[in-house]
Amino acid sequence: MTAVYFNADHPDDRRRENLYAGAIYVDAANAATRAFCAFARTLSEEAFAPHDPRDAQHVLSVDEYNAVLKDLKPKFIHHPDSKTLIREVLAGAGCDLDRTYADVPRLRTATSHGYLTSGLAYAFKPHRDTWYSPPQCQLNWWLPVYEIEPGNAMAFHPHYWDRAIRNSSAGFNYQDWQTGGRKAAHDQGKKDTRVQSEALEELELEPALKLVPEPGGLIVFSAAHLHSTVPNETGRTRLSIDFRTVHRDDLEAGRGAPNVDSACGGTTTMDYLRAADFTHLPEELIDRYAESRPDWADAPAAFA
Ligand SMILES: O=C(O)CCC(=O)C(=O)O
Ligand SMILES: [Fe+2]
Repeated sequence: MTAVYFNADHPDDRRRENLYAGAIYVDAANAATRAFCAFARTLSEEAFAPHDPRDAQHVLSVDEYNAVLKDLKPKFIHHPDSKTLIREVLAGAGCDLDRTYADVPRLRTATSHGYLTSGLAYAFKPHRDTWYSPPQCQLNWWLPVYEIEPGNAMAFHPHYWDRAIRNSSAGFNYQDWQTGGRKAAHDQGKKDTRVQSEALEELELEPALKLVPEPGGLIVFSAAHLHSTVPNETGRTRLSIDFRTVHRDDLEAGRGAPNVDSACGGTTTMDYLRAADFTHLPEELIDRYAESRPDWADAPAAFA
């Protein structure tokens, strides 16, 4: 059973506890999330000008479109305002800024009718983010930049919350992935042979839960939830922001969602920055997750 809480005024401790049990939180837009969307709109509209970012796919060639994304995406991710906008969103959601750490935000462009389904506009197949080396307490925050509809939203497949899926996460290591990626980029023309985490069995994707918040409305969910990009046939590109958080108390205590099937190596813990001052987690804590993988120690051998 998956509980979906709307505009719940829960203290963060209670919210995280519910999220680790599979609940999903949906919040109305507020001043902070609207500011974040306005920022994403400004950058996107500048980048695609004179076209509307939602319709540019109908006028630009795939190469032209990719050239725009190649600049726009890193600009959004690494813009100094992005970090402070995340801080405001977390403050607005009642998070303790001294104990909450966030990674950099992504700007997703889910194009329509398979215009772009790989590379910079990857349509995410059903996955758990926990197949990609985060701690089990990672939470995902997701907000649409413009209006969306079920046909260009994100889908949850909550019946897999406590159901193991045969997957290739045992071959995935975040550190190797990063090193391998840099190497592939360096050795131009060389094929990228990195192992991607994915399901190795056919999945039952229905019933799927498609949440449709207003622009700037927030969806918060555990990284352990199976979710996917809805194949977009609406005729318009969906733009959305997502970022991830961890709470230091939960990292220290080893709390988080149950691990039903992830067996990946490495850790993403060095990527999160404290919302209050953008400092990293203590090295000792990062090492603990890099070396001992406490959350994954009992990952089912069947998935190795
Ligand atoms: O935006 C999407 O369709 C997928 C996003 C996603 O996988 C995530 O935020 O973890
Ligand atoms: Fe994801």
